[in-house]
Amino acid sequence: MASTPIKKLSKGIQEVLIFNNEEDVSVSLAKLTSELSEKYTNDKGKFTVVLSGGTLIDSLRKLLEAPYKDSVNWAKWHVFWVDERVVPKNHPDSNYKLAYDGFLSKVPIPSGQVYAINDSLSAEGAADDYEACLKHLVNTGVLELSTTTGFPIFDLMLLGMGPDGHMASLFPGHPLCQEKHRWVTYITNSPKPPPVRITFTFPVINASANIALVITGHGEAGAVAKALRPDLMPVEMVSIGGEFTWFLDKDAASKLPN
Ligand SMILES: O=C1O[C@H](COP(=O)(O)O)[C@@H](O)[C@H](O)[C@H]1O
Repeated sequence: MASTPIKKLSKGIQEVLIFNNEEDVSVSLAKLTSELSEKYTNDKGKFTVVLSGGTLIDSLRKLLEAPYKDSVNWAKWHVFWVDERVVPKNHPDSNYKLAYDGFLSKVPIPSGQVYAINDSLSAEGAADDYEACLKHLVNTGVLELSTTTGFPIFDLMLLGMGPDGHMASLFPGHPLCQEKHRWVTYITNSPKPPPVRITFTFPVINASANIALVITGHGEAGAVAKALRPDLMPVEMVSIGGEFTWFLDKDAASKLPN
């Protein structure tokens, strides 16, 4: 049974659907995912899906129930991770383990179409290896490149957001948020444990054909309000060709993050 949002907002080209509870989010997410699966499978013979870790995996549970469990063409799915902790695949912190235990082990996606990181490598090595894997999949026709940006296009990214506003392993204010060239990069000082991770970069996230950002619970409410605040303050609307410099004293700057 489909669930109806209690409210719809828009922020630029983004649509924001607000549901009564997490159960309704999960129902609606399953419907959207199965519809996109059918569309891409019919159009292109495959469906490339990117998972995150965290609470997202539990929110996918309705896909494991009727009618989706038997109607989705799981054999056409190719599964990737937007970020991964550089730990063994059987470690409790592994995003692969989370997804395998909670979702992937319960649906018949061919194991050769589930692209986990090489957990025997360093963070840098695992990021290089995962990027090479994606480039190989471009060569074999599983992934396509954007003709405008040259980055790979995934059909659907299923993403979450942490209470601090991080998505994938891209943390607010971290230099990795500015990466413009790499497809996959790594972090060894993640503010959220575990510290060593790999992550897709923003150009790859931005090249995605569809993104479902799934956020549930009170913990993320502050970050959601900040991300979706309706109006820019006038000072944020200034856009000049030359330099625009803010002069603040320490008191005025006291609520900025370090
Ligand atoms: O560390 C991570 O956190 C984010 C958010 O997780 P959530 O439990 O607050 O939903 C997750 O999207 C990311 O994949 C993961 O590595």
